[in-house]
Order: sequence, then C-alpha cells, then structure tokens
Amino acid sequence: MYSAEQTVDAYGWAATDSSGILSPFRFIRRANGYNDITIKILYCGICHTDLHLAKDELGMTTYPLVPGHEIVGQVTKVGRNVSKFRVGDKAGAGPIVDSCGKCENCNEDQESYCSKLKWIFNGQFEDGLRSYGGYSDKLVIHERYAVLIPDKFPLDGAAPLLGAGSTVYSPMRYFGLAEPGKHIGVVGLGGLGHLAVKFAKAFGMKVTVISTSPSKRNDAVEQLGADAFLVSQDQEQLQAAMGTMDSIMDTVSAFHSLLPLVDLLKTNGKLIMVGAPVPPPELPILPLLSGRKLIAGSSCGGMKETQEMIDFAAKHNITADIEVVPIDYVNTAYERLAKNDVKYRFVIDVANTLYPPL
Ligand SMILES: NC(=O)c1ccc[n+]([C@@H]2O[C@H](COP(=O)([O-])OP(=O)(O)OC[C@H]3O[C@@H](n4cnc5c(N)ncnc54)[C@H](O)[C@@H]3O)[C@@H](O)[C@H]2O)c1
Ligand SMILES: [Zn+2]
Repeated sequence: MYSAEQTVDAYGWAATDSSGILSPFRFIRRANGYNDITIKILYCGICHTDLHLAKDELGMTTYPLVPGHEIVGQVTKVGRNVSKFRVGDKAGAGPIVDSCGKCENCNEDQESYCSKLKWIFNGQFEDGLRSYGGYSDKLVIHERYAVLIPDKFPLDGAAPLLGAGSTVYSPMRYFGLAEPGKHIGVVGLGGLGHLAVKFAKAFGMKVTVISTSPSKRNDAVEQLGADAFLVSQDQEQLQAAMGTMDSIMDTVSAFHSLLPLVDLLKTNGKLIMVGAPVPPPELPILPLLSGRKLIAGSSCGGMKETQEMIDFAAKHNITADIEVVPIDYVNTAYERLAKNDVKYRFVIDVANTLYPPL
C-alpha cells in the first residue's frame, strides 16, 4: 500500500488485546515530509490514559496499540519547510499529532478541541496510516505539534509535562484559577495531581491536596509544598473545609462521588474534571444550582499553550517526580500504576533500553 519512500520502519512495544499486556512490535510511520521533524525518542512518560486504553477501559481502543503521549527526544531530521527546529534540538510531543489546522479551534490555538484532531496514538491519519505513540524508537510529526525543550531542562523529568503537565496547566489558565492567593483543591495525588500542586504553587495559589490516602500527607506538604491536606473519607475534615475553595481540580482515574467536592467549593466555585474516572460519576445538580457552581471538563492544552507551559516549567524548575524504568518493565509498571504504587510518574528510558525486535 505504501512505497518504501513514503514510510520509515519503526519499532516499539504494543498491546494487542484488552489484557493490556505489551510486547515488542514492528510498524511503519510516514517518511519525514517537508513540514515534519523526526524525533529520536529518548524518554516517554506512562500516563494512566495509556493504561485505560491498553485495557480498552474507555471502549475506544484499536489494537495493536503503541501507547505513549509524553515524549521527549532529539530532532534527527527536519523537512525543508521547517522553521522552528534544527537537527540536534530537544523536542517534545504530547497527545496531539495532527489537526485540521484551519477550523475555529485550530485558528485560536485550541487544537485539542479540533473535530479532526488526531491523537498521537490510537488514531488514524488521513493517508490511512495508524498513529502509534511514544513507547517506540522514533516519531515523525508536523512541526506545529512539537514543542522545543529548553537547553539544560532535565529530559526525563520533563517528559510527563507534555501530557500531565499540559492537562493541569491548561484549565488553570483557561478557567482563571491561576491567581495568586486563590485556594485550589487538588483531588488525587498521582501523575497529574502532583504536577497540579507544583504549578499551582508556582502561580502563588493556596493548595489543599484532597486524597483518600492519609499516608500521602507528608509528601504533599513537605515534598510538594501543599499548604494543607484533607483526607476525603474524614467527615470532620470535610465539614471543616466546606465552602472554602475557589476551585478544585479532580485528577482521579476511578469512580468517586462528586458531591463532597462540590460542597468544598465557595459560591461560584469551579470543579474542573481532568481525570477520566471509570465508570463516570453522577452530577450533583441541586448543589450546583444553590451555589452557582460549575463543573467543567478540560483536555490537554493546544500547542501554543503547551510551549508556554514548558517555558513556564523551565523557568520555575518544575519537573515531574519520576521513577525511570526500562521498556521491558512496562507491564510491571502498569500493574503498579493500577495499584497507585508510583511516586508519581513512571518514565521509560527509551533510548537506552528499547531494541529492535528479533
Ligand atoms: N483530561 C485529559 O486530557 C487527561 C490527560 C491525561 C490523563 N487524564 C486522565 O486523568 C486521570 C489521572 O491520570 P494520572 O496519569 O494522573 O493517573 P495516576 O494513576 O497517576 O493518578 C490517579 C490518582 O487517582 C487516585 N485514585 C484512584 N482511585 C481513586 C478513588 N477511587 N478515589 C480517590 N482517588 C483515587 C490515585 O490514588 C491517584 O493519586 C486518568 O483517568 C487519566 O486517563 C486525562
Ligand atoms: Zn481544526
């Protein structure tokens, strides 16, 4: 179907069914076009979305699936029209690999909401090729959908910013949460949650971590700099904090009730859902009406905002707290991620541990 000139050989690790177990896999990507860069992938973060999709928990997976949307690497090729990158630059790519480039959303740098958006994995390009993610040796991507990683920014700790970082930064900006002194609750101290705490502190906000695990108090306050910690099962603590928060960012990946969270908000407060809880919770409508409160959802940032987020993170020394693992650890990493046993993001050392399948 494709000639050798139109494609390049690639390899990585793929899930082939809803067991979600990954194994070595060969595939093709399109050859580097005039507007494309090729990135030799160095690190890729493991997001809970990778796990949801590997196991088809959202009912939208096409196998084989090469997950990974928290990618950093080195540019090895640039097309003749490329202006943003040079060979040797460090580049990052997140969940978006393509969009129409001309709709209202794209024109307003909100590519994440383009109806023709192509996800970096589990998607299909116009030419019929499937999109495969960052648990792989290389990525070919239009320069619009890649960002520059500043020199001296640690690449392993920066990788999760492309997915988790962008997903928590974007709604803080868009919904006007990121104002000094405003009180934000962060629910779920995982990959997204711990970065939400770091960004919120860098914006000068007051941060309360809301968690089911009392054992995370020390980390939240001492390591991540949260101002307060609330155990979500503790009725007394919940009662005491009712009506005190301007906003809450909910990063939880599993079913949970939203009512206690809505109660924590002040009048006009905003609960922003960035997690994709399976199964989804019910909406507590009456408490929303009586407090003019808002529940909204948000995806990752557009490309302009993703670059802004990376530059902000580099300026404020924000990187993810990570556990770097070899690619052949990925199935164990998934088991541990499902049990919330990671502080706070697995990052695959792709360049040093991924080899072509025999
Ligand atoms: N909006 C987006 O575009 C976007 C982007 C990336 C990830 N996500 C979603 O965000 C969610 C979080 O992703 P992550 O990578 O941070 O995952 P993670 O596993 O690192 O963190 C999830 C957190 O939820 C907590 N949690 C799990 N079950 C819970 C429960 N029943 N009650 C309370 N807390 C519970 C865990 O302790 C953990 O702290 C996932 O659903 C993921 O798919 C959405
Ligand atoms: Zn568009």
